[in-house]
Formats: sequence, structure tokens, C-alpha cells
Amino acid sequence: MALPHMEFRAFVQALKDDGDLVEINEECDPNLEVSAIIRKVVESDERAPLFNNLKGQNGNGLWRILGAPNSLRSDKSHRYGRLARHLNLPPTSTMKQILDKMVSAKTTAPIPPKIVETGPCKEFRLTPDQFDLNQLPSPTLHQADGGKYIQTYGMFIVRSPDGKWTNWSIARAMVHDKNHLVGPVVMPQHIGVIHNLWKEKGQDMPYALAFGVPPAAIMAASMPLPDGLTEAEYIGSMVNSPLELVKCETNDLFVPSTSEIVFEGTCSVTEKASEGPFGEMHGYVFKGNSHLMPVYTVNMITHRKDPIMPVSACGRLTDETHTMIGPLAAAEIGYILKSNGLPIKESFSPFESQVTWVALQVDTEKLRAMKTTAEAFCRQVGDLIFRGKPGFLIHRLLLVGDDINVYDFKEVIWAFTTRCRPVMDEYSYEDAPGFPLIPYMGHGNGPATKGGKLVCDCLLPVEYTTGKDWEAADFKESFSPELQQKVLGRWQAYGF
Ligand SMILES: Cc1cc2c3c(c1C)C(C)(C)C[C@@H](CCc1ccccc1)N3c1c(nc(O)[nH]c1=O)N2C[C@H](O)[C@H](O)[C@H](O)COP(=O)(O)O
Ligand SMILES: [K+]
Repeated sequence: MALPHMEFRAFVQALKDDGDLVEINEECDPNLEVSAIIRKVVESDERAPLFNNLKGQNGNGLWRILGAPNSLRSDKSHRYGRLARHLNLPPTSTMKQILDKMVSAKTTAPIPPKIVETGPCKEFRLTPDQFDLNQLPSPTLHQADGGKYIQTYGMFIVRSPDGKWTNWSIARAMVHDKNHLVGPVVMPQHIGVIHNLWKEKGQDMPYALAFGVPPAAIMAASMPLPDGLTEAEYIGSMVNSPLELVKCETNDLFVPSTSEIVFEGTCSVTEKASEGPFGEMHGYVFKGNSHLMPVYTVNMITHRKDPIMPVSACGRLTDETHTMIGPLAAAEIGYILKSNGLPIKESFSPFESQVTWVALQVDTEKLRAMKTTAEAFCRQVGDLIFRGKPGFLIHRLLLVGDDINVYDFKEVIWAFTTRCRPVMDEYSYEDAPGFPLIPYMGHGNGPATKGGKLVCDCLLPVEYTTGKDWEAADFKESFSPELQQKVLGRWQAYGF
């Protein structure tokens, strides 16, 4: 068996070996029971549930479900263990180490994938007369959802008509009928960009939807990598070995050969159907909130024996939409700012902001050398990020000093509430594209897709000129290291 980051089934085994898996062998109902269990799991950072026995499974085990594939572990020292296993990093890895790994491939040569003749994903083939997506265990994830959201952690594979750009991404999709899906295909997402290219040609867009792909691949699929970049090559250089891909049966796209399940077909550039509502990443299901979205035809299903369908039952903290979407966008945002010469050290999206914020740690010594003003610096940051794609889903950029650890929300919120004067220290972007999924946007008072963005300057004026002129009134900064050592050393002796 391959390494966990390169084959989904090996990844599931790694979770089991880590004691991070609960195998449920009693029959569970994909209509809400499965999702209720997953919701309970992710709201308490419990072990990932593997449902081996689902109502509606067919004779070849199509399909089982792994819930919470990339959520958190309760043990603080292994908090991000599931994310680390996606990247072949030690389970004790920090979020910084995980995000640095995701960015590492930007400075190494891409390693193209290797095409293989066949693979485990080809063990079984089903034509439309042999399956019904409503009879198979397609899960309903929230009682107010508009349909069975079968696709929440699979990977869409689409390619530009000229064949030059193959994009991998996660976008949701629900069952429309026995062999059709419907899901959002929106700008500025790359699946939307490529869909438009096919629309201009008047041709339906071929797609593949691979479930249970190499975990390293699904991480890159969830990251806003630059336009035109082919994730397969990026991942190859990130893991330093070529991904093995195999050709689809019904189109010229390629899928990871060890995928658990593969749907193949075309996404209509004309036909739409009602999609949603859906329990979103910000924690809400708005009744009746459905939209007309493109219809995907499923022309073929191929799969492994007893295949595992990964499912993200998203909503309130903490699931894959929080551990992946925000942090991966933050990683890309940090990279963009650094490669534009701005003095940024770390970049993270706090879960407690429902991943609508990104906190940016500033190297204030370099900042002072810039001899700039707060307004000029904040505008420089905001113009670069809020006018670009990675900043699309972020509505607050917080600039904090060297003493603030952006991976620790307690630090971030201390700086924000004490160093950023509301209004005066905030620079607004009412003309920037806005993220309609945030309730104050899509269900708020203003335009759903424009504005509502701020750069919040949590640097005190002295940090721009002469440097920090305070000591934190805390154990770490208000007492000499010697005294701290003495107190820590005698803690038990004192009687604590
Ligand atoms: C990890 C994850 C990521 C997403 C999504 C999901 C998960 C678990 C859900 C559970 C399927 C929920 C949903 C979150 C809603 C969302 C919409 C638009 C942007 C971000 C999030 N979803 C996406 C969704 N994007 C949609 O366009 N469409 C989607 O449906 N994403 C985010 C998406 O994968 C990232 O933005 C990637 O950068 C997209 O790749 P790209 O930059 O276009 O090459
Ligand atoms: K992507």
C-alpha cells in the first residue's frame, strides 16, 4: 500500500493506526443519521467515523462513508494530525508547518503526473442503466438542505478547451435525479472560469469527479493556486513524486488511479436546475435559499471494491471548510504579499472568525525601514488582496505586530481589541468583490457580492516609527527570565 498522503485507503488505515478512527458496522441511514453523527464528531473534535454498513449500499459495497476526513483531533499535541497525515507530515505538526508545506511547491520545479494504463479505481464500471444516485447511499446532511449532498469532499477535474490548463478543485454538488447532479459553478472559482470558456465555445464541459483521491491532492484542490496552474504538477513537486493518473472511460480527462470512486460526464453550459439550500461553512441553512445552477450528467461510475466516499458535513466549527478553506487561502495570501516585497511573516485564518478573517504578522523592523504611513501600508495590503481571487472569501485583514502569534486566536483578538481603533484604524473596501455566502452579505442589508471588507490596522503608531514602547502586563513580559525560571521551578514547592 502507498503512503497515506498518496492513497486515500492508506490514509484511512493511517487514521486507524493513529487511533483516530471509529468503525461503525451497524447499519446507518445516509438520510441524516450519518450526518448527525459526523456533526457530533466535528463539534467535539472526536475520531473520524467510518460507516461500513449503509442503507442502500449495492452488492459491491458501493459505497461506505468516511466522515470528518480533515477535521481536528481533541488531543492538543496532535490537534492537526489529520491534516498532517494528508501531507505525510508528523501528526504533531503545527498549522504553520502544514501551511508552509502547502506553499513549498511554489519554489520548486513542477513534477508532471505519470500516466498509467489502469488502477484500482477501474475495478468496477457502471453505466447509467446500472445505477440510481437516489437508491445509492447519497447522504442528506442537514434537514433543511434542498437535496442529497453527495459531493462535499470529492475533487472536480476540468480542463480548458485548449487543453493547456487542468484545474482540480472542491465544489459541492447534490443529487438532481438518478444520473444527474447539480452544483454551484461560480466566479471567480477556476471551475467557473473554465466553465465559461466551454460556454463561449457552445460546448458542454467534460468533467470527472473523483472521490477518495490522494490526500495531498485534495489539499491542493482546496487551495486558491494561481490561474492556469495545473494542480497535478504542483502536488507532484510538493510530495516530490509524480502522481499516477489514469484516463477516464468516456472523456480525455485523467483521474488519480487509486481514487475510491469516479463519476465521469459533462457539465451543461445551458441547462440549469434548482440547487440548495445547503448548510454552509458559516453555520447557517437559510430556508428556501436555492439558486439555478448548472446540471452535471453522470455518464459512468467506476470504483474500487467496497469504496469509501469521504463526506464533509459542514456548518459550525470545526470541519473541513474551516481547517482548509480559510487557512489555505491565508497561505496563498501570505505568499502573494511576501512575493510583492511586503514585510509579512505569518498568515492565518482564525477558526473563531468562521474563517472570514486573515491575521497577518508584520515584521515591524522592516516596516519601520519602509518609512511609510499606516494608511499607505494598509492600502498596499488591501489593494493586493481584496482585488484578487484568494482574497475573495476573506472580509477582514488584520495587521498585527511581531509579538502576536497569528495561529493563537487569544493573541489575535487581544491585539485587535486593544490596538485597532474602530473606524479610524480601519480601511474599507466597499468596491471589492464580496463573498455572498457570509450571512451579512447574502442575507444582509447591502449588496450581496460587493464590499463589506476592511483592512484593520492592529499596529500601534509607534510600531511604524520607533518600535514597541510597552511591556505586556503578563508573566512572560513583566518579570525577568530568572524570576520566571525561579517561579516555574518552585511551582509545586509553593503548593500549586
Ligand atoms: C474544503 C472545501 C472547499 C470548498 C467547499 C467545501 C469544502 C469541504 C464544501 C463542503 C463542499 C462546501 C463548499 C463551501 C462554499 C464555498 C463556495 C465558494 C467559495 C468557497 C467556499 N465548497 C465549495 C468550494 N468552492 C466552491 O466554488 N464551491 C463550493 O461549494 N470550496 C472552496 C474551494 O475548494 C477553494 O476555494 C479552492 O481554492 C477552489 O479551487 P480553485 O482556486 O478554483 O482552483
Ligand atoms: K485548487
